[in-house]
Amino acid sequence: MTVIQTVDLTKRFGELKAVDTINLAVEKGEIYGFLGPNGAGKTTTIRMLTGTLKPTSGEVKILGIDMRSNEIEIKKRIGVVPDEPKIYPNLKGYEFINFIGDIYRLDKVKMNQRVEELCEAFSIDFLQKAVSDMSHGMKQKLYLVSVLMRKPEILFLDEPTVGLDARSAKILKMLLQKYTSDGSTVFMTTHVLEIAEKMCTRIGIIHKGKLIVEGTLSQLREYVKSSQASLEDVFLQLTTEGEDIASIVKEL
Ligand SMILES: Nc1ncnc2c1ncn2[C@@H]1O[C@H](COP(=O)(O)OP(=O)(O)OP(=O)(O)O)[C@@H](O)[C@H]1O
Repeated sequence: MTVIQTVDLTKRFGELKAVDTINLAVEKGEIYGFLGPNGAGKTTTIRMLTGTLKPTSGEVKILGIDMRSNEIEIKKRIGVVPDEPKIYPNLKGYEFINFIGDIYRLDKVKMNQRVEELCEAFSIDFLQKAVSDMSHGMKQKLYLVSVLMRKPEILFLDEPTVGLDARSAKILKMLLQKYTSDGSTVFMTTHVLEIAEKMCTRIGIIHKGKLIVEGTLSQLREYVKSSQASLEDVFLQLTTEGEDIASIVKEL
């Protein structure tokens, strides 16, 4: 079942085509890695897939539902972790969790049990703190809990491991794998190519707004005609247009 689908998805900002006629089809249970250099159009794409930004043209269907016809239904069933989560600074951690639980009308008993499990996994012992007194990593973890506790059918993550310590990043990776084996789907961006290489069932590379290649790692290797290439090799070959990085570094 295709759970994320776009048809000729395009976003213009003035003269700039930040996302240029992208066609995606992500199947249920996949961990899809969306990679690309800075400014390639990853966040803009995620924002259109999750209903926070209107496309200039093209279609978005999530869980078979057209974004234009039923955005609210989609938003209820997905979870989004942006690259810089915004949380009301005056709330305490547990107040934020309860606030989200109320919005989504979660069963309190089940929610508390799930929050407890997640807090244990991520070593969260700071729910009594005000958000304004939390570190970047703490806020990131708090936000993750508030999304994961809802068990959304699709999870969109923009740079999920930035700000997490090594242990939390490892737990998140394992949790996402468990989560998809239970039938959920993950769509994530990352600049950490080792993470994408290890975790993702398929990878799409976006460059200057265009999806330039898509597939499993071995399909990407075939594409660049190099059976031993790492994802980093493939990525750099496709996005640096023959630039010699070693000589750039030498000249610095
Ligand atoms: N609201 C906006 N108004 C104008 N231009 C924008 C806006 N949002 C993004 N852009 C531009 O669109 C392009 C794509 O940006 P986007 O944030 O999607 O890139 P990205 O792939 O997520 O990059 P990064 O890896 O650096 O986070 C960039 O050139 C950016 O400057």
